[in-house]
Amino acid sequence: MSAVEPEDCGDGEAARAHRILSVSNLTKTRQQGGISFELKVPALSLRAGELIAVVGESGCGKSTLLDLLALVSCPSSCDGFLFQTQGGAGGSDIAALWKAGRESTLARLRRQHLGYVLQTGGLLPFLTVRQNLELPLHIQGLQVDPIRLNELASRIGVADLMGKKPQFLSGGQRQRVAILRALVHSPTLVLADEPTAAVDRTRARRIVADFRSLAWDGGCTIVMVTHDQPLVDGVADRQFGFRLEQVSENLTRSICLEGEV
Ligand SMILES: Nc1ncnc2c1ncn2[C@@H]1O[C@H](COP(=O)(O)OP(=O)(O)OP(=O)(O)O)[C@@H](O)[C@H]1O
Repeated sequence: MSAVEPEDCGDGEAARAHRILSVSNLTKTRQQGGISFELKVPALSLRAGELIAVVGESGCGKSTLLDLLALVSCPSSCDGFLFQTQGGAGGSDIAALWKAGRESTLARLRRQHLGYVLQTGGLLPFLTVRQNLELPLHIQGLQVDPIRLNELASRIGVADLMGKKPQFLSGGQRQRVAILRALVHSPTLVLADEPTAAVDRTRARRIVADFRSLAWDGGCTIVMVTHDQPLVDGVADRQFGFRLEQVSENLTRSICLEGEV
C-alpha cells in the first residue's frame, strides 16, 4: 500500500482548475555536428494539481521539453508561453522575458516557483536528510516549520531517516527524500526527470503514487518524464508523447502531442 493517502479535496477543487502554464506553437532547434533536432510543441497547458506524464523513447526530446518548462532553455520561437504562479496576480510572459534577456527574473521564477527531482536524487552527500530538506527554504530566506516538515516526512515514509546522510539510505529512500525536497517550498510546478529510474518496479509505483498524492494535496503540478508508460498508466491525469519525423537526412523533427503515446 502507498504510504500517502489522498486527503479530502474540499475547497482545493477550484484552485486545481487554475491554469498555471500554457504554451502555443513553440519550436526549439538544437544542432550538433551539422545534424539538427527540432522539437515542436503545438499546444500544452498545465493546471494546478495535475500529474502530467511525458513519455517517449530515448532521443525524442523529453529532456529538451523539460528544460523549456524549467525556464532554463530559451525557445527558438513561440506564439505564447505564459506562467501563472499559484495565488499570483497576473502571469509571467516567459516568451517576452527570454526575448528581453531578463535572466534574473527567470532565475527568480525558477527559485521560487519550481522544484526538481533528478534521476539519481541529487541530494547533497555532506548534509543530513533534514538539512537537505531545509535547504530550499534557507535559499529563499523562508522559515523552516519543523512540524510541517516532520508531517510531510512521515507521509512519504522518511521521518525516521532525518538524521542520516544520503549514503546510508536505499535508492528508494533517497528518491523519496528528493521528491520531498522538491515540494517543501510549496512550488507551483515540479519537474521530475525519470524520478524512479534507480528503483525496482514495485517501489517505483508506490513512489509515483505518493508523489502524486502529496502534490495533489498541495495543489502543485508535476510534470514527470519517463520512458516507462505502464508506470504512469492510471496514475497520470494526462500523458504527452512525441511523433517523430525524419524531415531530411540532417533534420529530425519531434512533435509533442497530448495522447501521442
Ligand atoms: N546540447 C545539445 N546540442 C545539440 N543537440 C542536442 C543537445 N542535447 C540533445 N540534443 C539532441 O536533441 C535530441 C533530443 O534530446 P533529449 O535529450 O531531449 O532526448 P530525450 O528524449 O530526453 O532522451 P533520453 O531519454 O535519452 O534522455 C537528440 O537527438 C539529441 O541528440
